[in-house]
Amino acid sequence: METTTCPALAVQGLQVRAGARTLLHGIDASWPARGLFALVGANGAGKSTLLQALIGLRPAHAGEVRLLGRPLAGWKPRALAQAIGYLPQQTHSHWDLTVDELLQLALAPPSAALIEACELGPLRQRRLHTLSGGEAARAALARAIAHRPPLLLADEPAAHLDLPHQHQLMRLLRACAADAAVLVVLHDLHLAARYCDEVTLLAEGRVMAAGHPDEVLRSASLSQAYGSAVVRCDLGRQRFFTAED
Ligand SMILES: Nc1ncnc2c1ncn2[C@@H]1O[C@H](COP(=O)(O)OP(=O)(O)OP(=O)(O)O)[C@@H](O)[C@H]1O
Repeated sequence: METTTCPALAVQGLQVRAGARTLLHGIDASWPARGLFALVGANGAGKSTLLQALIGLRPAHAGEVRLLGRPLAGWKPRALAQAIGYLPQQTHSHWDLTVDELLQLALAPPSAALIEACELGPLRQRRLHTLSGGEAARAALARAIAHRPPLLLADEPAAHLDLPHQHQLMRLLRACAADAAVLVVLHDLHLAARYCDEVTLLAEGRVMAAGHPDEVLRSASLSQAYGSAVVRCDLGRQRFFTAED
């Protein structure tokens, strides 16, 4: 496989439209085969659209997407499903399955270690509609990564999690990133700075900055991207962010 020499995920000149509106304006970006990579930016910047376009859930109107060195159009659906783990922003199930039944839909049986890492043991017989948002998010994550895909794309996986579970999630994603490219949409810039190898900052459907978190997550570029003053506070090795009044 070309995974060691090519980027695992790459887009060139990627343009996505919805009707007359252009959502992504010719994005050039790539991510290597291993590592944890954040996609950040204001609401509506195009983060979900980019994730969806990367795996073919949104058609590209121009440009190219390559996964593991191969153009997206050249992938057979089964091989694509095996290569990708995708955790969408909304993980509602149409059927009121139990957690165990949901996990049976995974492409491989989740390991005992994964069940434990996601704290799903006591929840296995529970129906999805009875779970809290955070519990449901952990079940959805276990399903998405059970087959250990080389590419994992997760859209705001920390959104429903309490503080300790957010950090537990990021450690789990870091563990996945030891042998996969993990691209994750985050609104919490502290999590991006603390756990991610690289950050891509999107603004109005364009890449405003990409690279090491310390370089990308600067007050000036964040304020420009979010359209309001963002202040970064460095406390030792940790970076915290807040919005100015
Ligand atoms: N089908 C559509 N028709 C028209 N506009 C759309 C469509 N889908 C998305 N958009 C618009 O495209 C822009 C980017 O949406 P996207 O969901 O990618 O943003 P996002 O960065 O993920 O935002 P958020 O942080 O709020 O989840 C938004 O302004 C959204 O309203």
